[in-house]
This record gives sequence, C-alpha cells and structure tokens, in this order.
Amino acid sequence: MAAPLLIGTSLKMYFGYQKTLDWCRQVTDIARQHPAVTQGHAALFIMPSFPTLSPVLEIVRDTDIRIGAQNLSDQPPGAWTGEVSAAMLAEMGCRCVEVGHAERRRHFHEDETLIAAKTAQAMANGLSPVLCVGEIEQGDPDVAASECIRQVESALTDVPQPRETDLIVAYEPHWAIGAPQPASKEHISAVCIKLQAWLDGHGGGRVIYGGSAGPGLLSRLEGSVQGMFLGRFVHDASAFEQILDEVMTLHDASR
Ligand SMILES: O=C[C@H](O)COP(=O)(O)O
Repeated sequence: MAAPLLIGTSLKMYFGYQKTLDWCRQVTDIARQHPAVTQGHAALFIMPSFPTLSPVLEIVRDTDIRIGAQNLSDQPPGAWTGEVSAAMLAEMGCRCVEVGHAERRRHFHEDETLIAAKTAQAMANGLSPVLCVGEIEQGDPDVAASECIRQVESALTDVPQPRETDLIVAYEPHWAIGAPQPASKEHISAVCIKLQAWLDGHGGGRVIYGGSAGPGLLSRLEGSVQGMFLGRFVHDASAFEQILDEVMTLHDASR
C-alpha cells in the first residue's frame, strides 16, 4: 500500500486554551470515523501551543494522530530559562516538532545555524522535524526549488548520517503564507517534485505543502505532494473532513 498522505496543521497562536481543546476533540472525532484514516490512507499531525500539549496528547491517546510542538530549544536540557527541550517533548509523547517556520525566521530572527541545531536536537530525541523551507519572494519555481534544497541541506548540517528519524519537509513559500490563496498548482508541483527527488537521493524524507492551503488543493496537486501543512483554512474543523474526503477520492482513483 502507498504511504499515507500526511495531513497536518499548526494552530500557531490563533486559539485560546479551551478552543484548542474543543477543536482537537472535533478533529479527533472526525479522524476516528473517517475511512481515509481508519484505512491508513491519511496520517494526521497537530501542532498546538505548548500549554495545551499535555491535554491534547490525552485527547488523541487512543488514535494514531501525531502531536508536535511549534518550536523547541536548540540546546539539550540545562540552564536555558524559558526554553523547552526536545527531550521533554519526546518524554511527554510528542512525535514531531516544527522547525524553521517563516514566522520564526522573520519575527524571531532564527538563522540557519539555529535551525540546524534545532533540527539536530529534534532528531537526536526521536522527534520528526517538520522542517519548513521556502523562498521569500514569488518567482521562478526552479530558483525556488534550488533555494529550498539549499535550506534543507543547511538544516541537516548537524544531523548524523544515516538519519534515524523521519524527516518531513514543509514547502511553504513565504509569500503564500497568510495570503488569500495558495501558490499556483504549477508552482507547488514544480518545486515539490524537485525537492522530493533531492530528498530521495539524500537520505529520504517527505515533502508536504503549506501556505494558504485548504480544501480542494490536494486534489488539484494530482500526486505531486505527499501531504498538506494546513493553517487558517482548517480552523473550521469540518474543512479537515473535506480534505480527508479528498484523500479517499484520490485513493479510489489510483486503484
Ligand atoms: O503553518 C502553517 C502555514 O504557515 C500556513 O498557514 P496559512 O494556511 O494560514 O497561510
């Protein structure tokens, strides 16, 4: 059977505590009964804010939904006030963690050295990095693909080979994040196919797309991505169900 499509979301800092738990319960209820999930065609991950990780882990306890943090420290446990270690996230039951998101690069000045250290910390503790890469300005997809490959290579600098932890690469063109619509399907496909080919030759990993993604996009991408990294357009949890319906339709069409 083909690997399940990865359908994940970061809730960023949009929701409060109670709304996060309510939303996660809704999505978990959808996942429990949706054939795309129960038949193994979709694998879900959710990245809520730090204070909600523990109750959200409890909400998804009897499912295979992966929970991850939106950030981690680049350091092992120690005197780093206000930071959260990869070791603690793994101990809690997190299975993935976001690294290198455009908002952290832009607003928190995270540079490539820091992103490489965070990626290495994640992997050393068995957390799959959801490594976000993408070009800043809209332009030629070949140039964008080269830039993304360069960013992935840089992020993996400190990771020992062969890699022992799964890598998820989220292609998120900065200009398409928080926009009215995603990048064009031609642009996304051209970049993701090149990025995936590079990963296939360099230790593996799976490319998903994020940036104003919502219902309908996965179908339009016709197999050129291995999943979606969703934001605002799944804040209504029913959108998650629509995307899982698409996964099922794609699966049925491929038989
Ligand atoms: O983490 C998710 C991405 O940055 C996409 O967010 P967005 O779909 O709200 O643009």
